[in-house]
Amino acid sequence: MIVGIPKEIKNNENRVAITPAGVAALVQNGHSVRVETGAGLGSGFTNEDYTAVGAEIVATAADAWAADMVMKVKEPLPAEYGYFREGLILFTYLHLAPEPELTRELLDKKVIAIAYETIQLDNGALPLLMPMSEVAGRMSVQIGAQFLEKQYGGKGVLLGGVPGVPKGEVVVIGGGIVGTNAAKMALGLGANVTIIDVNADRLRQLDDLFQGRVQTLISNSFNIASAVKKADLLVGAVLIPGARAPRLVTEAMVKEMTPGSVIVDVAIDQGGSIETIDRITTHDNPTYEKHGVIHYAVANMPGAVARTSTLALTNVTVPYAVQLANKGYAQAIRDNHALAKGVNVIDGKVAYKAVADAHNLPYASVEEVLLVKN
Ligand SMILES: NC(=O)C1=CN([C@@H]2O[C@H](COP(=O)(O)OP(=O)(O)OC[C@H]3O[C@@H](n4cnc5c(N)ncnc54)[C@H](O)[C@@H]3O)[C@@H](O)[C@H]2O)C=CC1
Ligand SMILES: CC(=O)C(=O)O
Repeated sequence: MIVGIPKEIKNNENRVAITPAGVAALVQNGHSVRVETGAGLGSGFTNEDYTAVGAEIVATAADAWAADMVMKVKEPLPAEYGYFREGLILFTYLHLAPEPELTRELLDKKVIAIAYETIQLDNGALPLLMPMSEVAGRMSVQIGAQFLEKQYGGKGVLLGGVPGVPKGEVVVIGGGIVGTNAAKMALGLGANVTIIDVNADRLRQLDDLFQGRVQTLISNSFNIASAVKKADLLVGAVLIPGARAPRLVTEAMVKEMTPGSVIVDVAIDQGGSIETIDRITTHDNPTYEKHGVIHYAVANMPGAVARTSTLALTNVTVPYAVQLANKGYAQAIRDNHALAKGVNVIDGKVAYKAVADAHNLPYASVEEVLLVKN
């Protein structure tokens, strides 16, 4: 199989979908890898690093997209839709629930679109989302701490406080991978930390993990309103896999926050969990202010720490890419239940229920689609 690796084109997206180690794994399995020139530079990999392990460097994005399978990091942008064609395997983050136009393009062109973020193990874990959630969770607190500084428009609060002065209040909504990593960083800085989750068992685990050093709260609008009101830094970290993020923090709640507080809505890639977040921001222009509160809504946070992120992401994506390349998508999906859950669009049908529901489109299970094809 020919595997294509285009250069990422999203604002400040410095990650790349494959490292030289990943190329070596595919080449050892008999596949060809075409890497767009310069695709790895943002993560510290030169063209020569790739050719040394058997990749072909191609001059244009079109050359990289003219492959049997394209591996990317971020969802395709409109400038890339023209490369879609029937039978192309697209393996990348997709986040289709808030993206009707992209969903329609993938359906119309009959792309086999496999989303990293919905590949799911039987225990519920999302192994291809997890490393980027670890990165973004950790970043959320360092970013929030920075924007709390006066020169960035913040209220001038040091999250750890100092002896004799109250600590900063960090409130995290969603106690999964992002939330846990945000809490670790916030505790490390010495802040007071509250984690809100809808899953009481998860709150028990967090209470054990942090040995009672975090305040856990069950998710309901009363608890969210009272926690948000006192937050210096609010981190949005909820997820219902594949679905649009639930809007848990209302505009009225944001109005109750003190001026100069900061919201980092990590869940923006699934549409955002805060009512006053009405746009996706970029690393170039990451914040805007509403009701005196700084809003940060960058959908590709890990792109800023690209070396770490590319290594962490490709550690987990490449083994699945090798399965897809070795067996072809149909057999790979039949053999691997977790991979099957990654299929969002196939043969012009939406094969992920939460995505179909988000767009009011009919749903067909991947098993049904593959059965018809046989
Ligand atoms: N902006 C960015 O650059 C990045 C964004 N993300 C996004 O961050 C979000 C969170 O990801 P993970 O932590 O990996 O997900 P996760 O599945 O590990 O955790 C989500 C948590 O949200 C909780 N939750 C669901 N509904 C809730 C509700 N109504 N109230 C309170 N909690 C609720 C779940 O019980 C779960 O514990 C996802 O949208 C993910 O795609 C991840 C990495 C980078
Ligand atoms: C998960 C995601 O959206 C990212 O890493 O950019």
